[in-house]
Amino acid sequence: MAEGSKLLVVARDLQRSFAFAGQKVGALASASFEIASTDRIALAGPSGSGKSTLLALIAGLDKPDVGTIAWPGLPGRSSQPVGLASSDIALAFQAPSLIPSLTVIANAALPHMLRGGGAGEAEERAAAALSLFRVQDLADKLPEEISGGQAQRVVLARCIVARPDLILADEPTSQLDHLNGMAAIEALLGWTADNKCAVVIATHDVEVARRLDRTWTIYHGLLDTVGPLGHVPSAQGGAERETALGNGHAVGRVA
Ligand SMILES: Nc1ncnc2c1ncn2[C@@H]1O[C@H](COP(=O)(O)OP(=O)(O)OP(=O)(O)O)[C@@H](O)[C@H]1O
Repeated sequence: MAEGSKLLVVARDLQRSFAFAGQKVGALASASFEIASTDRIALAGPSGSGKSTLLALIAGLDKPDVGTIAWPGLPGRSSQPVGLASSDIALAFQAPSLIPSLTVIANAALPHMLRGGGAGEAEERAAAALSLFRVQDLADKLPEEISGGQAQRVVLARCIVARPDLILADEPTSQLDHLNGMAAIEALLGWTADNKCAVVIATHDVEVARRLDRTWTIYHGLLDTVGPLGHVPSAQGGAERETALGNGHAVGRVA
């Protein structure tokens, strides 16, 4: 762990499966890891490999069937029951999550209001966050009036408004073109560095992964937190194999 950083999350031997159509679907077979306050982690793996499942467990929105997870550096999370979000973890999930009846700025302001902040300050913070992600001109629009990529940037703005200690983002720029996607990632990373906030980004994008400090790979529910980018453990426990970041594109090792 880097000097001056604190341990936010500790997980050991997490397993999670779901019942679907009378069958047991294994989503996460084995995951042990720690997240420190200075960490900037890419979570890479093919579609269906368990990335979203893992992020939901880290957020405390879901509970493992086996294994333990604790949030020693996140008192807000530790005091919340499983299934409820806490304001020290911010989430940008894949599915649309803006509240349809609220304007963009009201959506972005919400985390600060829920934390007990005043409306004026919440709006100020939201306006600054929307500017950071270059969507300030959309402030008075409703979610149905903006594009998917614009909505993703609003969600990232909403993530930073309550000044969390950890941001979990599930393919947060998947609906943006490459240039705008990278600009959003740069804005996010600049903010997390300035505000001592850890970040885990699930991504299929090699360029996004390269901008982070390390890459976790997940394949068939097996998490590898130490292998270099592009290597994932075999689901059968055999030799490691080269893989893509999830879309079938061969990738090089991150320097
Ligand atoms: N609620 C659920 N009920 C049944 N099966 C589920 C559920 N959630 C996830 N799964 C299954 O668990 C496995 C892992 O899913 P998960 O969404 O974590 O993968 P992912 O790596 O995030 O995929 P993607 O990159 O496509 O978003 C998949 O086989 C999926 O179908």
